[in-house]
Amino acid sequence: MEGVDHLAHERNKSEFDVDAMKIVWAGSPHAFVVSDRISKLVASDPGFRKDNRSTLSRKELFKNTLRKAAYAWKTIIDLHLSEEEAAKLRFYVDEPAFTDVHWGMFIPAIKGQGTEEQQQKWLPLAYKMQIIGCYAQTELGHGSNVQGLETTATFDPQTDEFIIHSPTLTSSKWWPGGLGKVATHAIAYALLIVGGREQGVHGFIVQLRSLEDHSPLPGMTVGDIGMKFGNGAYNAMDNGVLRFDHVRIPRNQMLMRVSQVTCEGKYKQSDVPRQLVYGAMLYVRQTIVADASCALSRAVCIATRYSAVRRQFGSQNGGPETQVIDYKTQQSRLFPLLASAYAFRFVGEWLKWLYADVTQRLQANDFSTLPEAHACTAGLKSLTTTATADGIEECRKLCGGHGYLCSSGLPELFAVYVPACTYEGENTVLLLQVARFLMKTVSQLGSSKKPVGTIAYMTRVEHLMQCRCGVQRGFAELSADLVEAAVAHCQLLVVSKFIEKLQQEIPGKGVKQQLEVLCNIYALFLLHKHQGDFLSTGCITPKHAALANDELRSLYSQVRPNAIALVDAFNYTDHYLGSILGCYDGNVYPKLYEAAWKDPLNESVVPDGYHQYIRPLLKQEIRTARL
Ligand SMILES: CCCCCCCC/C=C\CCCCCCCCCCCCC/C=C/C(=O)SCCNC(=O)CCNC(=O)[C@H](O)C(C)(C)COP(=O)(O)OP(=O)(O)OC[C@H]1O[C@@H](n2cnc3c(N)ncnc32)[C@H](O)[C@@H]1OP(=O)(O)O
Ligand SMILES: Cc1cc2nc3c(=O)[nH]c(=O)nc-3n(C[C@H](O)[C@H](O)[C@H](O)COP(=O)(O)OP(=O)(O)OC[C@H]3O[C@@H](n4cnc5c(N)ncnc54)[C@H](O)[C@@H]3O)c2cc1C
Repeated sequence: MEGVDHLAHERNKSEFDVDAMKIVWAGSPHAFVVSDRISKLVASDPGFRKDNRSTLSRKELFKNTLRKAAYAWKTIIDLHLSEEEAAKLRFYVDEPAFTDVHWGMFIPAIKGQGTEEQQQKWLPLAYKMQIIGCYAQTELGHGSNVQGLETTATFDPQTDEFIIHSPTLTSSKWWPGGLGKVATHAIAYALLIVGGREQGVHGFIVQLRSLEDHSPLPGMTVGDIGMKFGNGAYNAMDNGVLRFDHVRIPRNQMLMRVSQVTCEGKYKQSDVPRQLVYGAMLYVRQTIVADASCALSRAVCIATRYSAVRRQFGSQNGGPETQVIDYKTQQSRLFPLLASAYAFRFVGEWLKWLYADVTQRLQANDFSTLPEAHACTAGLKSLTTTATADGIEECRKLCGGHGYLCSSGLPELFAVYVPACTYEGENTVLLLQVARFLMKTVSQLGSSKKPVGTIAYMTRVEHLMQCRCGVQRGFAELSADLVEAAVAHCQLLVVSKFIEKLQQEIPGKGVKQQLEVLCNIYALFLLHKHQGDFLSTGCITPKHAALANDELRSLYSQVRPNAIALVDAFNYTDHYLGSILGCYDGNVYPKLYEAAWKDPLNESVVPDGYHQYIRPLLKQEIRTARL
């Protein structure tokens, strides 16, 4: 039945303009055109094939990723792709690689923490990929506690150099992506020591490998840290270990926008806040929030299409069985995830705006919104990655047994995605940062400093005014509860940004109505999930809770006929989805059957090892067998 659209009847049911929704999802007509063109370019190019990934050994996978990265770079140059197009190319190639950390962390760190002079020297090299950088912050002994890093950078005024050294095993850099086998340079974070005094952790540009033959420079011990969770595509990334043995670098390779060391050995701090040392993390956390909607929507697209194809039970008079998407239980698990994907999309868009705004202000030496930007990026990174990782796993379960097959695309998606809950700030640690920000705000309520922006609502909450004194006391003791408060604050942000989105003009037949339904599902699902908290604090009555639940059921029924169209609006190619269960035409069973025969185990009918291990068992010859 090649060429037949098995989901056509579902698509015909939809009540809104899918093409208009595609533009809302992409962010603008221009963004849609770019995204659509690049996704097709990648899907049609055999150089970007990824369906054989799960059968490759680590070494083959890694080498293949090197090839893809070089091929992608050649494509970018040959086709004169813009920065926006190149980023889309990376997105649709869909393979973690050293290039992510080079573009996503190394370059932003130099831009945010380097002086003009340093930027002029290093950025052109990095932009042309004449040097490849990584971000070497985390150590074997410390990741979350950045101030606890043990690597030292001691200034030697005699030679005008820093001596970078790893004094202990636990000071070994451990985890940086790209470090293991590829990076030629690193932004290495180390405890600065000037004139015998410790001055806190700072970033340094350190060359790691020869630009001629790639061998590690003297004093560097460097390698890969080994296989990671799930045996999947994240093993294409060479997360690395690095030890420094009194490595000398010139003084001008300390990133000196925030603070400087003079040739006389004087430590000076600029007017800019020290927290700018954490600037690269602010940037990446914001991109991670934007990416969460992509990963979640991908899983939801697979689970929704498959739920419309899959039938179990309910045949009447020999007719077809019920599509599993029609079961209310399936809907109550799937549709809140669909709503979350849209909600995260819009809060991600808003966060991008917030980040651009704070960056502009920082450049003009206005640091007033930095704490809020930190709280928003940290909190939303934590909330969206936790929900997305859980959501991908839920989608796998929603696909029953077939969801466990690699060809469903869901196991690999989960394995690649789940470290987002840990990297760029462990999610609980980040929520504690939000809690700290909230408590600081509460303690200032009633003073002349009025909360503005995302915390302006606090003045309207009577209860907070009453508990403002003493909130800084007992923080550690109450931290588990404070983390819940931080989550609630972030959920409020997501809901309010969804509502703000709906206040804008949204063209296209029925598009706004669909988004309203999804927004209501998102908000009411949260209320339903946390109704205990709402009831115990008297924010709602049991009657409200029951009404909310009734309303949710009605909203699920409204989504049902539009479900396939709502996931079509993501505009994902079959190449990008990488899932037989989620394929556009819904022709799942023949494709699953065909794919099974391509597994290396099926290359021979009688398996390797039969004569050695199976036959001796069957023939009762196990005692004499050579095992
Ligand atoms: C094969 C295909 C190839 C295709 C190629 C094509 C070419 C490519 C072309 C284009 C491609 C583009 C691609 C881009 C991709 C981009 C994606 C990027 C992916 C990245 C992958 C991720 C890899 C992972 C990296 C990492 O994990 S790096 C390490 C991250 N580490 C952490 O996050 C550590 C967490 N810990 C902390 O952040 C802090 O230590 C802390 C928990 C905040 C505690 O800090 P500390 O100072 O000890 O304590 P406090 O006293 O609590 O804070 C002091 C003060 O500072 C404020 N603060 C803290 N953090 C910040 C901050 N970030 N910003 C601002 N302010 C901050 C805090 O609030 C306190 O303030 P107050 O004193 O005022 O309260
Ligand atoms: C795939 C991947 C890629 C990475 N890439 C890079 C990279 O490119 N560069 C780089 O520098 N690093 C990288 N990292 C490291 C990453 O940033 C750290 O692992 C992360 O910041 C968490 O730190 P940790 O491992 O020290 O966790 P820990 O802090 O040891 O966390 C362990 C547990 O302790 C809890 N905990 C810690 N502190 C507190 C606290 N104060 N209060 C309450 N609970 C606490 C946490 O919640 C967690 O449950 C990467 C990590 C991964 C997994």
